[in-house]
Amino acid sequence: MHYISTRGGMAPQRFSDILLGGLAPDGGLAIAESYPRLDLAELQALSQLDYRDLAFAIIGRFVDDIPAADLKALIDRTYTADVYRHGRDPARADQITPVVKLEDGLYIEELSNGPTLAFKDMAMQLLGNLFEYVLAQRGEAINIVGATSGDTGSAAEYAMRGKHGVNVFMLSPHGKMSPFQRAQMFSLQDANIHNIAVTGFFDACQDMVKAVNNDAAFKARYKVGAVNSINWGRVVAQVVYYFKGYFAVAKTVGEPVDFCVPSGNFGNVCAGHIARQMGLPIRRLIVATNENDVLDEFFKTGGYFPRGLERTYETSSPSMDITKASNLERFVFDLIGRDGAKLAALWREVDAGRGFKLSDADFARMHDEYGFRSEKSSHADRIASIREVKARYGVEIDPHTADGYLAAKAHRESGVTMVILETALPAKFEATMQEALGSPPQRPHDLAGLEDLPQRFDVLEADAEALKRYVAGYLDR
Ligand SMILES: Cc1ncc(COP(=O)(O)O)c(C=O)c1O
Ligand SMILES: N[C@@H](CCOP(=O)(O)O)C(=O)O
Repeated sequence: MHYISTRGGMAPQRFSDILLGGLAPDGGLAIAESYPRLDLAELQALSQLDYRDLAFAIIGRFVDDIPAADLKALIDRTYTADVYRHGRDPARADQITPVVKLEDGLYIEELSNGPTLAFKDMAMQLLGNLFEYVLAQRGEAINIVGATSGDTGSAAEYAMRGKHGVNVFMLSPHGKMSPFQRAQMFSLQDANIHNIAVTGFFDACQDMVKAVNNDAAFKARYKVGAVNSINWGRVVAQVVYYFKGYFAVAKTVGEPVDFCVPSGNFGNVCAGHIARQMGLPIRRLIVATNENDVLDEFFKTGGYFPRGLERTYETSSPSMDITKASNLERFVFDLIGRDGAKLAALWREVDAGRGFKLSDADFARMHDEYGFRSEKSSHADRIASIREVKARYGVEIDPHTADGYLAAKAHRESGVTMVILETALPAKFEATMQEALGSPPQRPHDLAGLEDLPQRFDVLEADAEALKRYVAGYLDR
């Protein structure tokens, strides 16, 4: 399996190279040269596997430069009941992503049972182990420069803390994460973890990360790598749980199932798109947004117009406060026939602060051929959804999953099973849960008093040159 760039300017590379490489040298995103296709008999065989074997069967199709036995060992070490132990039913922890039935035909797939209580742990724990393995094989080190709106940061830091040959420089929007998210990251005292609070939103942080990656000399000198869903390794690990969720709810392998995905940077639902391209019988992929509804606008009008600072809002599903969705680039690459030059032209418009509108034919194909739909939520919707799910089903969901619930309700069709992906646990968003339900959410015992721990972080302006000075200043010491 080889990987190319969405913008057409990268010689084909192997998995381990793009794992360490982050952004492609032409500013695009690495993507598989083609998607492996599974037939019904293969799907039926996969439906019998546990999470670890399924992950090996799926990820193994994308990774052919790590010996199979080593890849299997890394996957087996990652997906254990001990790592993913924070779910509603501890007896089902070994399922890794258990599903909860709300009612006939409506399910939640738990993806947030890992160490930092968000779906990011699903891929990030594996990424940490893959980095360690590949770096040791090559005798190299890596300096990760990442951006977070609240969950990628902690997931990456928990996965990389103390890892030999790895430094993490993580940018987050100053003052905009929940107190729990902030404490999860800023309380880490490991020498290889560096938290940088940026004055701005997540989009500014991600732009800084991309600017650093686009400086080839800096990137080479300081061995810069990525943990955001820029990194293909993140996305491919997320493909697995679509298969697992599908097999858990489908009465027969082959029947169509819809997935509803709380979305921001488009990494999660991009993984669903890839699972669908591989032949998993997903009928619709429903993209749920909050008030930062640039993706909802895209799927309803075909116009992709990322917003500036003045039209980005601080919401009660803060991890989705994103208006420039990095991974949309991978989907649009597929949609427009994998034409790198055409994609590069579209993204020149995006990078210039303008945007683009799809042709009528591509807009129609996005719905008819690729099955995308979308919906957006407000704060009031979110609160109402949290209350409704608790009252009707006795289940507590976090504000992001609540955005998914509203979108799922809007697009549900009788006779088709719907799976809502749970992207975080309520414990991370205490104030909103308190407002909705009148009591604070439960939190795991090992995270009691998290906000009282001493915190360590630096503040930077949203300026890529300042970030380069910061990183170089530390690494050149
Ligand atoms: C809790 C939560 N929900 C949803 C999202 C959106 O996921 P994606 O960026 O993959 O679209 C994020 C962050 O990205 C998140 O942290
Ligand atoms: N919501 C994310 C934003 C970054 O997304 P990623 O999947 O590209 O890492 C976060 O919590 O940081």
